[in-house]
Amino acid sequence: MAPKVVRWGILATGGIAQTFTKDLLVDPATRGVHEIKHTVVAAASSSSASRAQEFLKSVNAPSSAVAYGSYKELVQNKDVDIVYVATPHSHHYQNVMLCLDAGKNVLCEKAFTVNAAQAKKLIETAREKNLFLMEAVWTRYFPISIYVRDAITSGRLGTVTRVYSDNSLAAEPEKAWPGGKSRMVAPDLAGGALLDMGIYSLTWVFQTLYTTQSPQHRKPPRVVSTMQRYPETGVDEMTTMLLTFPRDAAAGGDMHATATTSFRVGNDVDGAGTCGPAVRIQGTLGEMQVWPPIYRPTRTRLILKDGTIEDKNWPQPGPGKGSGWYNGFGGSVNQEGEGHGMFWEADEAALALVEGRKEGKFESLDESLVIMELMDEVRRQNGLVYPEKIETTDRVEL
Ligand SMILES: NC(=O)C1=CN([C@@H]2O[C@H](COP(=O)(O)OP(=O)(O)OC[C@H]3O[C@@H](n4cnc5c(N)ncnc54)[C@H](OP(=O)(O)O)[C@@H]3O)[C@@H](O)[C@H]2O)C=CC1
Ligand SMILES: O=C1OC[C@@H](O)[C@H](O)[C@H]1O
Repeated sequence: MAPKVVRWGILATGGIAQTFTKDLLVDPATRGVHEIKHTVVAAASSSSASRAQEFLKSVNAPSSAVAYGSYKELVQNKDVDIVYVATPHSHHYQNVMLCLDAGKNVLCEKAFTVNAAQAKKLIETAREKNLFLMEAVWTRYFPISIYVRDAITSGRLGTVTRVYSDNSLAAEPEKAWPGGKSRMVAPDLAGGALLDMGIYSLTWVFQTLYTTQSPQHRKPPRVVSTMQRYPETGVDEMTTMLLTFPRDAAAGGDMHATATTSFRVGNDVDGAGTCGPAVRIQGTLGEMQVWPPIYRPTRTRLILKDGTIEDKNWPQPGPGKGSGWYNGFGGSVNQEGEGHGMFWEADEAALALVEGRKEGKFESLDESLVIMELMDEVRRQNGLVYPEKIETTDRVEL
């Protein structure tokens, strides 16, 4: 059967929008996906149509793609099947609501929203309108994540009981984001380590200790946490969370996790993995290790008590020549011929549309909500509040 073509609209033209769209236009057949193809029919910039036009050119979009100077125009385009929302997290709630109101399916960048109340409202609205909605936690859709989850559900690790997970940058924030205006540290843009980087530490904890449980056995964790503030803007620059996932004694008892994140110190100081793994998943039969960066990991090691050591590398497939490794600092270049890896989540969203599913396969909307609730609680424990205009569930212009 001929692949079904899914038509994307791109909302915002910043760093990740560019990386995502380049990946989107890599032929899915190059990674063994034959049911769907992607095309870009429109892009919008909040600043000008010419910026959107430049964006479309820079990603090599089809010449028929339309450039808009406002997000409102984009969501009115009848040819758009699904919108990819790539604004800062402060804006996700308002932008996704705009799409849903216009009847559009949505793939929204992480962190899903600023708080759980916003996420809940988006989920309710998508369900009422029977639209597809997914948080774009791209890592969950990688083959490496599927392999790690399978090692758990198949019992290879025994009863999994503890996870350590860190996603940190080892940067100098004052030099990386001078003036405090960057979305990484600006309160108005929901800056801070927890929402930007900590979400990946939590992703590895959740996809190993929560997603792998059968839905009727999944229980939200308790959390105790501490935060250090970034002096210049007051958002968190380091957050440490201790989590307890309740589990019946007969199934192995409670599971524990440590999830950490920092802008200033990290688990990959040389960017070459010399510090060792940044995720360790421990079961009664052994340990699975994942090397940083854990948002785009390419290396695992399985160590079992029976003496097994299984090392694996997970390069992203191509061709992705020039697709542009973007790391949140303005970008650098990925391995020649590799894609970035954002196409896996795009494939999942497109497949869901074709199959009539309304959620992503590897992170339900309920799970996204549980994670938002957890991050709310961590912020509550540490008194981190963002400006009301980005915490509200009212419809406002930002
Ligand atoms: N999955 C991943 O690996 C990554 C995900 N992200 C996520 O993607 C989102 C965007 O991040 P990133 O692309 O790095 O951000 P950028 O700052 O590079 O781009 C954000 C874009 O959003 C639009 N925008 C609208 N309003 C504002 C505003 N008030 N201030 C700033 N930008 C605004 C702009 O596009 P325009 O002018 O066209 O409207 C801007 O270019 C974040 O939520 C982040 O967490 C980021 C990096 C990596
Ligand atoms: O999602 C992300 O992944 C890569 C990071 O460098 C970036 O800051 C973050 O937004």
